[in-house]
Amino acid sequence: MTIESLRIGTRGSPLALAQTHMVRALLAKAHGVAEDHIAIEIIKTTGDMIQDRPLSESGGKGLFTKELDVALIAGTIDLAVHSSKDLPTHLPSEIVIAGYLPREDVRDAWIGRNGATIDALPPGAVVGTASLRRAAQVKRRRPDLQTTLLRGNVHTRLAKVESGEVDATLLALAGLKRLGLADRATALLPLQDFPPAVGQGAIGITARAKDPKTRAALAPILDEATALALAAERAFLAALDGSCRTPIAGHATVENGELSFYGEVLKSDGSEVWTTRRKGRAIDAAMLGADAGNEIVLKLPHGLAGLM
Ligand SMILES: NCc1[nH]cc(CCC(=O)O)c1CC(=O)O
Repeated sequence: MTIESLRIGTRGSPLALAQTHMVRALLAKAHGVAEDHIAIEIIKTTGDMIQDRPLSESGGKGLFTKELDVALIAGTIDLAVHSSKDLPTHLPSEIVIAGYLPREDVRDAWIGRNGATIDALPPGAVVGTASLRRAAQVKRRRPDLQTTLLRGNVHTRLAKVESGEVDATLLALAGLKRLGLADRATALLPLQDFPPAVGQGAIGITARAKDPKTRAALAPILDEATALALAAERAFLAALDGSCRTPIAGHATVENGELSFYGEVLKSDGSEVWTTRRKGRAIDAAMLGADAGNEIVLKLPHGLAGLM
């Protein structure tokens, strides 16, 4: 295999394509080849086709990844680029997360109509989001606001704020930046009140487990600190059963071999929150995250089922 025979698989959304072009540019630079010598294969996923209901109600796991997994296993692509946030807790045994690009800013951006902040919105104002976590975090700060389902890609969601369909929305700053839309954020939400989804801001790359050549080709563009942070966050999510029907936030940072983790689970209406923190050696990332998740499971009055 030469680097020029690598085929990258991706979803076709503008964000997915922007992220895939970042990966391709980094690979081309690391290996000294022209970008257009690395092929990009666009693959439609089930998640791209469901637009009218929350994905949390659409049953299956890996709605944004299944078709890419199939193409990887079949060998029509060699790697796939994902928002880590959309990667399910469990992957098919033939596939691994080869690693992550260095992480972007993990914060949520607030997009308020005419610049209104969350504190300035009048009671009853409508915040649109498809994320149970964001809806619960908004309700926790402002129980008097309404939340409504808002799906579609980033451009669609921004347009719905502009047209007045909703008064505000929240989007990952990372996604806005990659689309050149960071100036559409009217505020950045503080991490203390709006800790991010597990994996937010990190671009993950999957590959076949038994494809050492592709994994070696990827090695120079991957970031170890991000991989350790994500190991903690994903272990936290797995301990909580990885449910996307539960509002969950988890965020780890790694500095000088030390990992700090914060996680929370909320009631959907924001009326209760269970939190946990860990600090420890980064090499123990997965254990720290799992331990934090198990602590929350034990704290929940009726277990995980009680939250749904
Ligand atoms: N579920 C959609 C999704 N998946 C990843 C991102 C943002 C990019 C990232 O977190 O790296 C988004 C959009 C959003 O939440 O605003």
